[in-house]
Amino acid sequence: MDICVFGAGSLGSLIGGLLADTHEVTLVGRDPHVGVVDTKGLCLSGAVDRHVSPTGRTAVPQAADLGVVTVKSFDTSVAARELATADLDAVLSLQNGMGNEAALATRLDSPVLAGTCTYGARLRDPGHVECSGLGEVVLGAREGGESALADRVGTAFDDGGLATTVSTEMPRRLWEKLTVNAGINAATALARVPNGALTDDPGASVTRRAAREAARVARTQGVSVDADEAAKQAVAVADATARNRSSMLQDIEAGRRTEIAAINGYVVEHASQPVPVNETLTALVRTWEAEHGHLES
Ligand SMILES: NC(=O)C1=CN([C@@H]2O[C@H](COP(=O)(O)OP(=O)(O)OC[C@H]3O[C@@H](n4cnc5c(N)ncnc54)[C@H](OP(=O)(O)O)[C@@H]3O)[C@@H](O)[C@H]2O)C=CC1
Ligand SMILES: CC(C)(CO)C(=O)C(=O)O
Repeated sequence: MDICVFGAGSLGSLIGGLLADTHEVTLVGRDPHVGVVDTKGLCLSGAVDRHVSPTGRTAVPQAADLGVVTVKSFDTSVAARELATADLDAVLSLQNGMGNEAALATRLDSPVLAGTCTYGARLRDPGHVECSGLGEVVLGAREGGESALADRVGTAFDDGGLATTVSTEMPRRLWEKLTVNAGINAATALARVPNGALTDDPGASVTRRAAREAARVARTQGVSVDADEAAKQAVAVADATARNRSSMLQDIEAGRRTEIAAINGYVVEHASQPVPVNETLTALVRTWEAEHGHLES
């Protein structure tokens, strides 16, 4: 399969690198990273030890069988505009946050698959990405149901050695991931703590309440997510990733714009009843962003 990974930073470079021994992979990202990849190859380290040779470019190729989108959620619309110039048989988002697939589908003619990813990745140097944890990819039709296309992409990912599950219930899967991120990311970012700090009160109380609120909003959107189960799952993931610094904590520590709008902000935007914990977390992260020049958020 000819695969174009669009947004080859941390996660995109890891996923593209893992697939590069089995498929024709092009990483579209920024120099110097993609330039080094193109000339010297890509080194995978951490939980995976491998050197692979995908193509590296700064612009989308003319055509590919599959476009995999791994830009941050706030770059999805721009990514869609660039991907629209390519002839793609299918597009798959592996991004966190909600709304990415819809943003892609409204701008692209290609069918858009939804996906979640729990592999951990960190770009260490140009040409070098660290796998900070093995996980799995779950993918499927973005509105749920059976999909021959999803089956084909799932088989290609399986063949490439990625732990992959094809799901007929992607709306629920995406919301379940959102309830976890709503419970963990902003709280760890604001408190400057690793995920494990949220396994006991007082932190766990914030995590549970934010996840419950997100689950209730999911139900108003017609997606059946149990609030109590979501609360338990968010704390369980915080425990399972106790040593992780969440992606939002990493963004804040690096002074980067965060994905708050697609996580807690999305919960607030789609709530028909007050969601005070998500409102507070969103406002505080946005306060930090405003102080650090990310006013566009
Ligand atoms: N890292 C991880 O372990 C995981 C990440 N995720 C999710 O995956 C997504 C990506 O995360 P992550 O890989 O960490 O983020 P990164 O910022 O490391 O990677 C995104 C890359 O895309 C580049 N990019 C953005 N727009 C363009 C463009 N138009 N053309 C070329 N390159 C572009 C960015 O460059 P620039 O910054 O210069 O714009 C950046 O290098 C997020 O939604 C994240 O939440 C999910 C699971 C795990
Ligand atoms: C699950 C969690 C919170 C793991 O750190 C994550 O997805 C993230 O950091 O964005």
